[in-house]
Amino acid sequence: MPPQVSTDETDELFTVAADYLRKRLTPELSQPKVAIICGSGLGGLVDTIEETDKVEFSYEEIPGFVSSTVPGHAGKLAFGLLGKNKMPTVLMVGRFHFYEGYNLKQITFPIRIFKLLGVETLIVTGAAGSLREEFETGDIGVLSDHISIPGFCGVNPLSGPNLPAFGPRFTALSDTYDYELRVKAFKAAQKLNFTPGSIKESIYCFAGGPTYETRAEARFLKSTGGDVVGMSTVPEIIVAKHCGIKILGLILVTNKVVEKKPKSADPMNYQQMMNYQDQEPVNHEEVIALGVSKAKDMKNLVKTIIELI
Ligand SMILES: O=P(O)(O)O[C@H]1O[C@H](CO)[C@@H](O)[C@H]1O
Ligand code: HPA
Repeated sequence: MPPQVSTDETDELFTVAADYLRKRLTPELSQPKVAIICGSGLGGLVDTIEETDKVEFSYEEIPGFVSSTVPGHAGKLAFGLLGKNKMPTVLMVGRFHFYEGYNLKQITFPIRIFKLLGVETLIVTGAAGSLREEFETGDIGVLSDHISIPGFCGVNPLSGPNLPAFGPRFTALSDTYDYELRVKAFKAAQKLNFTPGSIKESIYCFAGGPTYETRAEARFLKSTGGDVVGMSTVPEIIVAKHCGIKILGLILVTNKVVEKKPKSADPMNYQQMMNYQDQEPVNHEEVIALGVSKAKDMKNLVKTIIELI
């Protein structure tokens, strides 16, 4: 497992990175109020900001940022004004994942930069597999809670020395997902005439990846009370909560998690027992394709929510 404790040098880098960006932006763009993280296949969210006032930085050029290595994650930070209310916004077009070999400090580094720049609200988007019959592919989940499987084993972005300048040693997560923002998400969906039931409150299970779940793991996750499962989102959310940023999580259900049980309990009925194999395995290309096909809905939703803020 990669080390999770950063060096002092990395901690100083928060200020260096924030200054680097501030110096290259107009005063209006250098104080974003909203940050958006674009999940797999959802990079098109960057089109919600006007081309005319967009300023972009590749992750490679920003001090302290690591690189995006996953297909469907472009690897750039975009600043601009979003929606009718011209909200100063920063978008992470592509996120970092634990399974890329990065430690949780590296993955969550941008969140504290956003805090230093003045961000008050974080909208995290992502792709996830559905653990429930009633969550269809293409549905959108508004996160109401999460279960961090790595967290149970001590894998937490707040492990190691606390940074009191950002928040306390011990952080309560019981009210992580802002109620008012969740209400705004549903109001926005109603305004956009989304099919009733296609947007639902959801509990996100964070699994480390990069392997998708075995059938037994899927059944276990379902039994924990989770609705959807993905390999990201939670580390960024924990760090945002630690430093007092309001959080909205929006998840696109890109696939159903494979978990079918045998159709017959009769051990002599081989044909029915073999039905255990009747679902196709999930793959990342399918995840991205679904994201791209629903990009317009996600874009409209995020834009309308921001207009309600
Ligand atoms: O959470 P995002 O990055 O949106 O993507 C999800 O899709 C990828 C797997 O297909 C994993 O990265 C998983 O977390
Ligand atoms: N499992 C885990 N992460 C995912 C999935 C899945 O089925 N789909 C998209 N991200």
